[in-house]
Amino acid sequence: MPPQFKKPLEYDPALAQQTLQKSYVHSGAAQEAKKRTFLAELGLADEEYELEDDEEEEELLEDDEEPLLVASSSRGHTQANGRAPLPSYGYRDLFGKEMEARRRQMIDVKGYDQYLNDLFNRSNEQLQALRAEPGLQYPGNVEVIPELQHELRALHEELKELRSQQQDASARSPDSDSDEERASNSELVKQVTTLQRQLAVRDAKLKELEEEASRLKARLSHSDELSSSSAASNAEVQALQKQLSEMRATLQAKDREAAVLRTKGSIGASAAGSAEELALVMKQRDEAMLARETLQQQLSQARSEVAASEASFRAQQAALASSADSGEAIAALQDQIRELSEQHSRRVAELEAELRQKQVQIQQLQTTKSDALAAMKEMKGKMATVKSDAAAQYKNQLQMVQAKLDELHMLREGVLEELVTFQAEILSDKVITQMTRMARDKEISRVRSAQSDLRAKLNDMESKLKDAREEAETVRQEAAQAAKIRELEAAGQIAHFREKWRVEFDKRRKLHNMVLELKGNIRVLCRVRPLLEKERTVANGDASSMPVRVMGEEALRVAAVDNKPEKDFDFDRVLAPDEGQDKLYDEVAALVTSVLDGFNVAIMAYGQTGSGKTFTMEGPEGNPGVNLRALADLFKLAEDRTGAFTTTFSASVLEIYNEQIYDLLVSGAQDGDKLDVKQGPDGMYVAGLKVEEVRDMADVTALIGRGKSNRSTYATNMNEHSSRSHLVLSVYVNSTSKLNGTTLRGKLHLIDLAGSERLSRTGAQGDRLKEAQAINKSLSALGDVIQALQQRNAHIPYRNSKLTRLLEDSLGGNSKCVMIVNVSPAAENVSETKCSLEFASRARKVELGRARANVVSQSEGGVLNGGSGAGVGGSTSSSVAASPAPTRPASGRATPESGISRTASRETFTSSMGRRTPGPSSLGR
Ligand SMILES: Nc1ncnc2c1ncn2[C@@H]1O[C@H](COP(=O)(O)OP(=O)(O)OP(=O)(O)O)[C@@H](O)[C@H]1O
Repeated sequence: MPPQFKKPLEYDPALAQQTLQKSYVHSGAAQEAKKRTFLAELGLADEEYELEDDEEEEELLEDDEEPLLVASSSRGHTQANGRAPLPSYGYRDLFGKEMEARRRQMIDVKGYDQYLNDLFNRSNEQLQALRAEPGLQYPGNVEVIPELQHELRALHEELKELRSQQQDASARSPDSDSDEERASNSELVKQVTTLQRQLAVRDAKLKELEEEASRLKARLSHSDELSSSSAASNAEVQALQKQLSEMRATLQAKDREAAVLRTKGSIGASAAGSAEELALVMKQRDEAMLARETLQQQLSQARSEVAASEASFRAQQAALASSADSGEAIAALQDQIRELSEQHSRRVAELEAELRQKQVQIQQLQTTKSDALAAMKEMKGKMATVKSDAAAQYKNQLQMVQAKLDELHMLREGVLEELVTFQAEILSDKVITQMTRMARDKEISRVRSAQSDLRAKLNDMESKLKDAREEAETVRQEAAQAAKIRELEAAGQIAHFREKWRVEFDKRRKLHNMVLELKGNIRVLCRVRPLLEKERTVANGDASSMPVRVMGEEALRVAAVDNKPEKDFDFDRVLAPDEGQDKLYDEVAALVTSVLDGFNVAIMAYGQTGSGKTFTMEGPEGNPGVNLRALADLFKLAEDRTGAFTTTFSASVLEIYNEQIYDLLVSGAQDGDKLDVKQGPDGMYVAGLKVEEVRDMADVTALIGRGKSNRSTYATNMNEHSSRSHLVLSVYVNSTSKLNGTTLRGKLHLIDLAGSERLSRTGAQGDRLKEAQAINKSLSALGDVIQALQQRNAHIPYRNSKLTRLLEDSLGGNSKCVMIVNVSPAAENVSETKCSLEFASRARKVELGRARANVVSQSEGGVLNGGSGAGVGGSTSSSVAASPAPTRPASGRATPESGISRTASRETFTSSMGRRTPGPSSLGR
């Protein structure tokens, strides 16, 4: 395979060497023969070539240029530098056999001229490529240039051959006679001429190449110069570095000095007062200042040196830049220069950094110096202070001593003067008297002035006091006014709230009464009497510790008793001790007046002995109880409705004692004439009981008075008697409508029951116990009836006692019943109080059913509504018809037989008549 020239740009010296070796090996005699044949074909002599070849080679070599390859006699080459000899080679040796054949072909095709031109161009390209070879950047590879020179020489040889051919041709032409020869000669001449022209062009180009090579050489040498100049720069930099390090050392030394100075400064400060040390410190400070200035000078010098070095380096760089006008070699050199420049810049930067560091150090040194100066200043200040203090102290002491001396002098003088005066005064009584007078006058004037001062003060104080009094008065008045306003406001608010509460309470009460009315409950009122005088003990005195306490209008609380806890009770109304008769009556008024509308009403006072039953029903003189108030109310109402009704009233008074009924309107002994309760057509009545008509309160008062009087005549012990008997005042009311003649028959039992205390408490035994049991049989029976009613038993034991039998038409069916339970607030009665309250609570639960009025129709003459009659002494309805009720019995006992009856005739009646109706609306107050 022939050597490849496809990539001539990648010049590899090793490969070239190899190729040359190979070429040399194969260039044997055959090749030489071929060459000679070829040259012969061209008409060039071999010997001539050989000779001229050597000559030309020598000519081409420059005087100062040592050839790298030297031809030897044995056609081998020896290296001028003494290395192993290389084989000799020529231009033709570079190409193989095939190449030669190709060359020939090319010459045939292109013509020799064109071929040479192409060859030259290619060589030129190769040369250019070689210039761009990276290897050329390294001075060691400059050897390539001689190779190129060698190739050029080869081309030169070829030219020479051509010339000689031309000469030969011209030499031969005169001898040729034939036309063919002449033609061929002229052709040859043309060719030669062309070749000569081409050769001239080639010569010029060769020259250019040579110049280029020499320029390259020059640049290479310049590059060497630059490197040497860079080395010089480096040396400069090193020198600078050295200077800098020296400077650093100096700075460090100065640092150390400064530290020493500092230390000394502190020592100096501590040993304030030593002027020598201060001077020393000052000197050192000056030295330090001097050193600092020197250092600064050195530094600035170093800085200017570095700047100069930089400037020179930059100038060199610029020179380099200006000289580098062509080629990659220059670029390489520029790179090298750039590198150097960068190194320089780095170094300069480092030096600058060091400089900055030094500046910082200097600054620190300056700070330290200023600190030292400040410390010194402080020290000076302290010294001055100490000095001035000492001076002041000394001065003070001096002054004090002087003052003491002066004082002593004065004392001495005074004593002397006094002695003289004294002596003189002793001698003169007159003087003494005068002195005394003067002293007295002085004292008097002093006292006077004090007196006037005191007076002025007193006046001042009095005026102040007056002001204060006035002010206090104003404040007091204002406070009183404010208090009054507050009081009024509070009172107004309280009144307002009370009123509000009252309205709400009344509303609620009304509703409650309506409910009770509908259910027909026994209404229970509780009344707590006040403490009696005899009961007012320490135990009972404290209101908060009272065993019975009213907790509201409907509740009271009883303290724990008999191992039972305290208990709260609720009633339809609870009346506190301070609530009077009017309040109590208000609670029952509506029921009382419903009697006018034909209802049966029973109001009974229940409670232990002394609890206030009689007080409640009868009341003391001037403070009437329910009885009189009820009758007065009834009379008044009857009078109010006289336009519509003709109303008649009759009354009876009886007593049940020991299960015997006594008519208290009948005087004298009644043992043999015992009365009994019976049931008539108009209800229960006491047969033979005297019923008297009452027209006004005077009649009533007289009747009640009579009853009382009769009672006291047969009761041996009135107090005891009254406690063990039930007193019943019954009022019978007939209201006949003037419109239609219907009669409304109402009956009102006002009962003061016997004492409810338990027998065990009375301590009665034997006959007394029997008697007590009999006496209280009615109350037990009342309890049983209430219990039966409460439990809604089918059988209600009314017949068990006279009382219950009498109240049969008031405790059941259609009637209205009010129980007033009276209780004592005293601690000793608390047990009985609790019993009474429990009894009343049970009674409160009894529902009697809705009450109905007793209405007697005029035409029928019987009761239309309600099953109970209205006459105590009345008969059955038939007997009523047969024997009309005594509207106003004269005297004596009322018996059916006697014809005393409340109903005169059967009348029709509508309950809607009258001022107060028995409906719920009449229940409210
Ligand atoms: N609400 C009251 N306000 C003032 N005093 C009262 C009140 N209740 C009772 N008293 C007084 O208490 C005492 C006993 O009252 P009262 O005689 O009415 O009791 P009593 O239960 O009727 O006793 P007895 O069963 O023995 O007839 C009397 O002196 C009476 O004046």
